[in-house]
Parts: sequence; C-alpha cells; structure tokens
Amino acid sequence: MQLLQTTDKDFSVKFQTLVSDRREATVDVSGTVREILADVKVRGDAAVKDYTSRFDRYNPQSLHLSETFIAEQAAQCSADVKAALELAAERITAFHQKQLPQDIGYTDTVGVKLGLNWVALSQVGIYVPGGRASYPSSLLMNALPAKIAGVERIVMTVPMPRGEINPAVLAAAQVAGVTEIYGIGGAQAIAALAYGTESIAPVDKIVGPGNAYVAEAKRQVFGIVGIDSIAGPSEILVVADSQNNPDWIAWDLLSQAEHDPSAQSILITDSEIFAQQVIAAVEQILTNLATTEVARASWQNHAAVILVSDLAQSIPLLNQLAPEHVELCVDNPQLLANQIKCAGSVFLGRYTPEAIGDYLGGPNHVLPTARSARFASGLSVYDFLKRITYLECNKQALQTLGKAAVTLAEAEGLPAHAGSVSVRLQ
Ligand SMILES: NC(=O)c1ccc[n+]([C@@H]2O[C@H](COP(=O)([O-])OP(=O)(O)OC[C@H]3O[C@@H](n4cnc5c(N)ncnc54)[C@H](O)[C@@H]3O)[C@@H](O)[C@H]2O)c1
Ligand SMILES: N[C@H](CO)Cc1c[nH]c[nH+]1
Ligand SMILES: [Zn+2]
Repeated sequence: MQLLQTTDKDFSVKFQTLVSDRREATVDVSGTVREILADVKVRGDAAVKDYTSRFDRYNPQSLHLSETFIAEQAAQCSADVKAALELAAERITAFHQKQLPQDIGYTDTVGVKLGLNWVALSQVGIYVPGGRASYPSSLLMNALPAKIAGVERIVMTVPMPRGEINPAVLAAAQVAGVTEIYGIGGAQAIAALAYGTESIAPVDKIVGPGNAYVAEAKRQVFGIVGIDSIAGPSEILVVADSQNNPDWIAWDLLSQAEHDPSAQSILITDSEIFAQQVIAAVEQILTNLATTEVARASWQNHAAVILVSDLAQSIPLLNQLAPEHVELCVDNPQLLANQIKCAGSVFLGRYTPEAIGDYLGGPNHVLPTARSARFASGLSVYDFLKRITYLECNKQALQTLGKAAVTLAEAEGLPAHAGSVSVRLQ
C-alpha cells in the first residue's frame, strides 16, 4: 500500500504510476492458449477431455452434465442459499428488464420508410469460473440478461476441479433456467464453445469472466464469435470523509482485494487521521481473514491511500483512474456522483457497500476493469441484442434521392452502384 498526498512535490508522477499500474498476469499465456484452441478445433471432444484431465484432474465420460446430476447437486444447496439466489435473481431481472429498448420506425418527409429493430442473439455461451473460487452470482449476472434479451439457447461451461462443483452454481443455473451445462473450463471450454465439438454445438457469442487463460482464449476466438469485454482483476475506489467508521471502509477495500492478488483498492480521503485509522483497521482485519493471503498480496502491492485537501479533488483523480467500482461515502453523494465520467458502477452513501452490488443490488457486477471504463460499460441486456436497420423507398422517394446517390457512386468510381439506381429512374 502506498500513501500519496496531493500536496507532495512528486504527487503527479506517483499518481501517473498508479494510473498506469498494469496488473494483468505477468506470464504470457498466448502461446499455450493458441495450441489448446488449435487442438480442440481439430480433435474436438477428445482434446477437451485431455485438457480437462491435465488441468482439472478429472476424467469425465461425458462433458454434458445430466439433468439428474444437476438436480442432485442443486438439492445439496441449503434453503437459505436458494432463497438468497431467488431474491438476487428477482432483483437482477427487474433491473435488466427496464433496459429492453424500443424499436425505431418512421416515414420521413420524402416518403422513405426507415427504422431499426432489436433482435436477440440466437445462442450464447456463458463461462462461469470455477478454478480458485466459484461464483453462482456471476452465473446470474450473465445468464439473466441473456434470458431477458430473448436468447433461445444459453449454454454454460464451468470447470469441475477433481470432478467437484459448488452445488450453489447448479442451484443458480436452475434459478436462471440454464439447462445445457458442460463441466469444462479454461481455454478448452472457450474453444469448444467457439468451434463446436461432437457433443457441443458452437455458439454465436461468449460472455463471462475467467482467469488469464480464459481471457486470452476469448481474445483469440473473437471474430469467429462475439465476446463481451475482457474482465481483469477487480478494483474499488472509495471516496470517504472522516465521518465514516474506519472499520466499514477497511472491509469495503478488502472486499475486492480478496478476489485476486492483482486486485486494486484505493481510498481517497481528506483526513490524515482517518486515513491512518483505515490503514490500521485493514491490518487488523487481515490478521483474521480466511482469504488473507490473496487480500494481503493485493493490499501490499496494488493498494493506495490518497490524501486530498478537499474531496472535490477526488473527481479528476477518479476520472483518470476509471475504476470498476466507486463508493461515495459522504453526505450528499449525488453532488460528487454527477461529476463522474469514468467508472463501471457507483455506490452512493454510507450504507451501500459495493458487495450489495456484487450479489443482489440489481445492476450487473460484470464491469469494465483496467481503465476500460473510459470507453466501456458493464454487461447488460444490450450485449445479447443486435440491431437490424431497414429502408423502403417507393418510386417517388427514389426519384427524389436517386440523383444524389448516382452522383456519389460516380464520385467513388463505382458504376454498378450508379447503374442500380439510375436504371430505376428511367
Ligand atoms: N469481473 C468479474 O465479474 C468476475 C467475477 C468472478 C470471477 N472473476 C475473476 O475470474 C477469475 C477466475 O479464475 P479461476 O482461475 O478461479 O477460474 P477459471 O475458471 O477462470 O480458470 C480455471 C481453468 O483454468 C485453466 N488452467 C489453469 N491452469 C492452467 C494452465 N497452467 N494451463 C492452461 N490452462 C490452465 C484450467 O483449464 C481450469 O479449468 C479470477 O481472476 C476472478 O477474479 C471476475
Ligand atoms: N466483485 C466481482 C466483480 O469485480 C464480482 C463478484 C462475484 N462475487 C463476489 N464478487
Ligand atoms: Zn466481489
């Protein structure tokens, strides 16, 4: 963790170093991933089974998880977890249903009918990570927007290290209505979804977070299929004044640090005493946290506490960092929120810990990381929809517009374009 002060002489140099802190995997996995993709493309299921045996230490007879297996596993999930998943699904569904866009259609002043129709993708693959930890919440966040968009075939892959799976993942699949599930992970799962194998029909788009192998595989199959954005290690930036309980803020910072040793937690505050109290609270919590190893590595190597003289100074800093999550733990948080231009999702006030958004707030938790909030947004219903535009001219409308089209076609040196219009004008 580094402590920066805006009044320091070298603040801007140190801040720029923080902004450009590249936290992706240091090992280049592109060669390994290329080999796995090529092998699965040629050998199909046999290759997927070989990699599953090597990386997940599991030798499945069939890659497909049967309805009976899914039901048996899901039944092991406690009633409390099932009820929480259902509440989460209800809230995520309600928020995402409001995103469904309207078609556009009108007739313009020259009589041309034109418009745009939203159409759901036909088949998508959802990657649910399952290596270091498993995330039933991510299944809901990926599958429910696809369902709401109207995707007909939703296929899910999830690795099963040593043949095991967290029952809550399959309970979440039941809640979300996902039935086509394969117990595979890593680059081999992405290859199977993109190219298809004997037992897995290919999809049109692959979404969902994963480790460096999964992210690189998605990058390499992009073009053959669509992908969502590449989700990197989690990030949180908390803007807090001294009126906060330092313990609360310390837990918030650690909630994202515990995801990954490369995760990043940043506190911006206007009180040096409060900053020191939060740092002490983090150290205290770390002594007794089950995920302490990961969280400590993230806190030690990537965290920062920034002291500003006025919290208004946090806004330009925040917009440069473009973090995945922002908490505004101040009175009147809306005043600061209105000035935010680059962030994945914003959590307002002292009673909205980011973790509520991770599970059941309603907005999606798959959000832009690594400063991509400068140009990207979180996963939504729009990721599962396409737009098809249309145009209909009648004879009179073509007479009105045709001459200019012929002029432009001739200016581009494309006589067949010009001809296809001019023959209709005679
Ligand atoms: N942004 C989000 O919304 C979000 C949500 C959940 C998880 N995540 C992130 O997703 C990631 C999940 O990673 P994970 O590892 O736990 O699960 P994972 O499912 O992404 O990866 C497991 C797979 O990696 C492959 N693999 C492991 N070692 C390999 C090797 N040496 N060579 C080739 N392949 C190998 C295996 O095939 C295995 O099935 C974490 O970084 C987590 O922070 C992000
Ligand atoms: N915070 C993660 C996205 O950065 C999502 C998640 C899943 N489970 C808990 N958290
Ligand atoms: Zn989280």
